[in-house]
Amino acid sequence: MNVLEIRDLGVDYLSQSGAVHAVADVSLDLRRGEILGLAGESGSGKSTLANAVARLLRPPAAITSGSVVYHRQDGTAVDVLALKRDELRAFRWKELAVVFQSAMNSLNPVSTVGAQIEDVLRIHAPKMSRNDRSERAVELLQRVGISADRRRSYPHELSGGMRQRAAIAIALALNPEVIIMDEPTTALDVVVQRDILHEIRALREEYGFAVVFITHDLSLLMEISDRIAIMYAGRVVETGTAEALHRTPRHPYTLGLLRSFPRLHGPREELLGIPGTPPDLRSLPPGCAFHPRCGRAVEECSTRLPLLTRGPNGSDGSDGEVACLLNGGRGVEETS
Ligand SMILES: Nc1ncnc2c1ncn2[C@@H]1O[C@H](COP(=O)(O)OP(=O)(O)OP(=O)(O)O)[C@@H](O)[C@H]1O
Repeated sequence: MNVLEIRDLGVDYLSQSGAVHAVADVSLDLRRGEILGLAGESGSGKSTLANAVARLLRPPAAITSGSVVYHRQDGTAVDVLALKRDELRAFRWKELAVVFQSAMNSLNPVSTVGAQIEDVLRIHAPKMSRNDRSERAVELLQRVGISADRRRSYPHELSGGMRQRAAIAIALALNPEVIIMDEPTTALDVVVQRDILHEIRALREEYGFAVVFITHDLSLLMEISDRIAIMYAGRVVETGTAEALHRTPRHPYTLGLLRSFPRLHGPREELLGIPGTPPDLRSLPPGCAFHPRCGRAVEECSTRLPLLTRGPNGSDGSDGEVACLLNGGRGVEETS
C-alpha cells in the first residue's frame, strides 16, 4: 500500500543561461511505514525532489510535469501539487513533515525547544488544552532522548545532536504519515549520526510513519533503509531493497557510489570513487547521462536513453528497477 506516489515529475530551475533540469521523469512510490533512502552525488536532484513533494519549491524552481498523490489511511487521495495555500497548511506537519539538513536553521533561535513543539500543537491542534500541549512536548522530547528539564533550553544551548533530535521531535508532534529527512545527520559525528538513525528506526516501529531519508552517503542508507532509490543527474537510475542494492547493485553508478564510501561494517575496502564529474544539467549528454563516466558503456549508451525497468534482483529475487541498457533496462532512441 503506497502512501505517496510520484509520477513523471519534472522540475526545472529557470535561469538566463537556460533551464536546469534538476528533476526529470521521476516516478517513485513510498510505501506505508517504510524507510526509503534517496542517494546520489551532490547536485543529483534529491533535495529538489523532496522540496517538490513537500511543496516547498520557490522560484526560479518550476514543476514542469507530473503528479504527486498522497493516500490517506481512510482511502482518500490528495493531489499534492494542486493543494491550495490553506489546504497546504493542514497537509504539512499533520500528514507530511520535513526535517532539514541543518536543524539550526529550521529551529527558531529565540524560542525554547519545548515552546516550539507547543507552538506547532497550538496552531495545528487547536482543541488541545495548554496542559496537554505541555505534556505532549515533554513526552516527545523524551521519546527522542532529550530529558524533560531540557524543554526550556534554547537551540544554541544544545549540542548539534540534541538540536537534530529536537527537530525530529517537532516533526513527530502531529503524528504525520510521512517524514522527509534531508541530510538530517551529515553535520554530526559518525557515532551521533548512527545513534540518531537507529532512533529513527525505533520511532518508526512505534509510530508507523514512512520516511524519505536523503543523503549522499549510500553506506549509511544501507544501515537504516528498507528500500533505496539512487538518483543521477535528476533521474532515478535504480531502486531496490537495501539488501539487494548492497549485494548486487545493478547500475554501474550505484556500484561506484558504494565504492565511494567507507562501510560502517565489514572488511575495509579500497575507496575507488567515481571518475569524472556529474554533468551540467543544462545540457546533458545524449543517451544515458552517466555514460561518459561509466567504465562499461557501449556505443548505444550514448544514443539511447535508458528507462527505469522493473525486474527481480539476482541476489534475492526482490523486485527493483534499473535504468541501464546493460542490465536489462529498456531504452528510447535519442538524437543529440
Ligand atoms: N535556486 C537554484 N537555481 C538554479 N539551480 C539550482 C537551484 N537550486 C538547485 N539548483 C541546481 O539543481 C540541481 C539539483 O540540486 P539539488 O540541491 O536538488 O541536488 P541534491 O542532490 O540535493 O544535492 P545536495 O546533496 O548537494 O543537496 C543542481 O545542479 C543545482 O545546482
